[in-house]
Amino acid sequence: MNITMVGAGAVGVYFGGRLLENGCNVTFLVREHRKALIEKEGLVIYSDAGQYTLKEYQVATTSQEISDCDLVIVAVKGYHLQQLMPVLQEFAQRGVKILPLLNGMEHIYGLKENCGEEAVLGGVAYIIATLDEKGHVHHSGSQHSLVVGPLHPSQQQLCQQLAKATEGSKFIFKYSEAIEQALWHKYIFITAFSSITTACDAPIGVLRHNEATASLISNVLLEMKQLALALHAPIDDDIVEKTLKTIEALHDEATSSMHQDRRKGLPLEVDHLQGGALRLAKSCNLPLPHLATLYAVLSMIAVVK
Ligand SMILES: NC(=O)C1=CN([C@@H]2O[C@H](COP(=O)(O)OP(=O)(O)OC[C@H]3O[C@@H](n4cnc5c(N)ncnc54)[C@H](OP(=O)(O)O)[C@@H]3O)[C@@H](O)[C@H]2O)C=CC1
Ligand SMILES: CC(C)(CO)C(=O)C(=O)O
Repeated sequence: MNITMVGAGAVGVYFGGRLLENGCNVTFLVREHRKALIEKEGLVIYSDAGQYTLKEYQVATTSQEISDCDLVIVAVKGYHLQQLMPVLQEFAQRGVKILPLLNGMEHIYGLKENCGEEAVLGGVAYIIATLDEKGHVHHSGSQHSLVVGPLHPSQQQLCQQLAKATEGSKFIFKYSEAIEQALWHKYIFITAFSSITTACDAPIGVLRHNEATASLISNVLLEMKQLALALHAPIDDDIVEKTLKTIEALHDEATSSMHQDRRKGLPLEVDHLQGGALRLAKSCNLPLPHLATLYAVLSMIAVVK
């Protein structure tokens, strides 16, 4: 299978690397400075699931360099997606389907609007990974799965082709007929988890044991559930309770990648995740007061360094 991975960051190199290791042809579509670093340092995955030095991959800086492509996987941060829209539209016009692995939901509607209803598949990445200064990926913990499924009936065959191409791979691939639900469930979790850890600059342990912050987590989860219901998303009735159990099971020092980005002084996906939820809520006249307050704090953290 010929796969174009847009973005050679933590998620892109990890899953692109594992697909390559399993026999797929992978082309990384990157910007010039990333191409230069790849040429200097190569691409390596450090992981308890197996270290791997990527071999025989292609690197492109324009879509015109890529002729054979069965699937485009998008692994950039939310704040970089808009500038990639013309490139993704061009792939979609060639009949290539797009699989975004970004956290969030608003971009799914945006991609469908720009690339076509039939062009956009659903995918959720469950992993904790980060890049080092050489552009090599470090995978922490044991979780490394990708759940993919059709958001339109015409995509079933391609999803099954991808499932076949991942058979025997080191990471866990799951084909899901309920991918919209998986996307929403992750979005509900990540919005609450990233908001509270980043705004308070604290890992989850202290936050869930403090009455005020624990109540804030529950309130954001409840608001995200209301948003999903207002948009007729197919979520579980007990999603808030289930997500609280997930949060309860995390170790005390666990934190979100947004909080890690705050600690490193990197840009934050606040407008994409929290801002996206508030815009979707506005479109259905739904107030989300706890999330709106956290968004105000986070958007200041994102700009005041
Ligand atoms: N890391 C994780 O553990 C997880 C992340 N996610 C989600 O996955 C998404 C990606 O995250 P992550 O991999 O961590 O992010 P990274 O910042 O590690 O990687 C994003 C990459 O996108 C590249 N990029 C940006 N713009 C372009 C462009 N125009 N063309 C080509 N490449 C581009 C950047 O390259 P450069 O700026 O160098 O050009 C960067 O290497 C996010 O939405 C995140 O929330 C989901 C689950 C877990
Ligand atoms: C919680 C985690 C690492 C789960 O995959 C995540 O997606 C994030 O923090 O952005």
